[in-house]
Amino acid sequence: EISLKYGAGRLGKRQDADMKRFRDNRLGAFIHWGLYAIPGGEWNGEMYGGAAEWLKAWAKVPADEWLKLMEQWNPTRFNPKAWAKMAKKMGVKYVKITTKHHEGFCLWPSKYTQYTVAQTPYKKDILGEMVKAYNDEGIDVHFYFSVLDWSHPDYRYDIKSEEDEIAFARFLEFTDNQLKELATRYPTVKDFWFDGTWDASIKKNGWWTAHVEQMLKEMLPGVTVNSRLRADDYGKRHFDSNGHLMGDYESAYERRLPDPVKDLKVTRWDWEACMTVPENQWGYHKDWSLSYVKTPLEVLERIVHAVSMGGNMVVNFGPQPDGDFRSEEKELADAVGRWMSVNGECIYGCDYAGWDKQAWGYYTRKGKEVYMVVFNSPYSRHLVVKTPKDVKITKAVVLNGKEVGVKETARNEYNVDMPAKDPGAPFVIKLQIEDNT
Ligand SMILES: C#C[C@@H]1N[C@@H](C)[C@@H](O)[C@H]1O
Repeated sequence: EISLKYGAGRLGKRQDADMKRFRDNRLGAFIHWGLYAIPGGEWNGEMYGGAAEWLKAWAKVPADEWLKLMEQWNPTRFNPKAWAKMAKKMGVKYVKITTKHHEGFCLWPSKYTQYTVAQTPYKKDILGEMVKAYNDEGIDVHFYFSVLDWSHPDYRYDIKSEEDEIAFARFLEFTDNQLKELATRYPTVKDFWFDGTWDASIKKNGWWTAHVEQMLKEMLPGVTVNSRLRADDYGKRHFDSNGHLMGDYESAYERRLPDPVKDLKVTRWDWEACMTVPENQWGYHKDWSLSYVKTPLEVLERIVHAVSMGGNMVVNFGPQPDGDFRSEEKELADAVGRWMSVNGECIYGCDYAGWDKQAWGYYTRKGKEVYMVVFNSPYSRHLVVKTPKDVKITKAVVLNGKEVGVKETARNEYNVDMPAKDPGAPFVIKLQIEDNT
């Protein structure tokens, strides 16, 4: 291994109570809310199909013109308590909120920039209202923070001159100040999810990314930080030059998931995926007909897929400029919540089972209990299960249902019966096992 000053701060999974809580939570929601919600993908009468929170870039809008949107920021229908109840009903255990996206507009009244809610008709600390409402419902709050800041004159995409060096040093100090402000004003925050860290300017300042991780962990003991913040001495991101994960969990699975057979390496570390409901819309977009919109079942399968491989899943919501949610997102939260209310025990506190994936769906595991989450019912009416050596199945019961038959068909191979009446939706069978490994 090569010696690194700014590589991984720790080897192996964190096992402290705060990380266990992060891991056991498993299901989160993303809230992407900012000035970009106002135009909703349309600029000067032209509709752009790209991600709505990147409209400034697609329509080539200068920062000062874009930030004039602040004059329209007044979400009159924003009801933080209703937002928190919607999240609770969906069964999410945490919510990741965009404190500041690439546009540079802050949902909190930062004293380090003029581009904040305090300078809008809304005036109030909208981030603080959300943190309180979610925490009051027992939901953890995580902060999304974009290092990339299109509003700041000292941001640099690369460092090519002494002038760049001096300006970017000012920018990093500005960013430190905003992060300290967030950690001080909202001490119940449990995680910082950094984004906008792909530019050469950041990769050339791996020391700063290590400093940010250390600074936040000193200010908020137990707080978690995603791998996407981190660059090492040589600009390597997420995993350092010795292949060790930096930060507390891998955060590279954005709108994609590891393959359940070929990518089992991810089960060796903590990771969290995040996903959009349309193909690629995080912020509010007026027209969801421009791309495929996942059904609640397709969202649910991605949640189970992540947990079956030892990961968390964060489902994205892009609130409207008026502070309400579009109907598709309300229906999604309802549908996932209904399923989680019956089957949540196969998600919360569960992990990779270590059993061979089968066509009918996914395994999750909690200690001695193994769950079969069935998405595809076989014509044979039997669910094939192959157990590891020295593991036997002793019983199988449908969650919120009846026991089903289990027949050993060969060494470590079983046919588990389908429920007598087809549930007509993904269902869960809880296995009792004898594990003599
Ligand atoms: C690219 C990019 C960003 N990363 C996602 C989490 C969204 O914030 C998107 O704008």
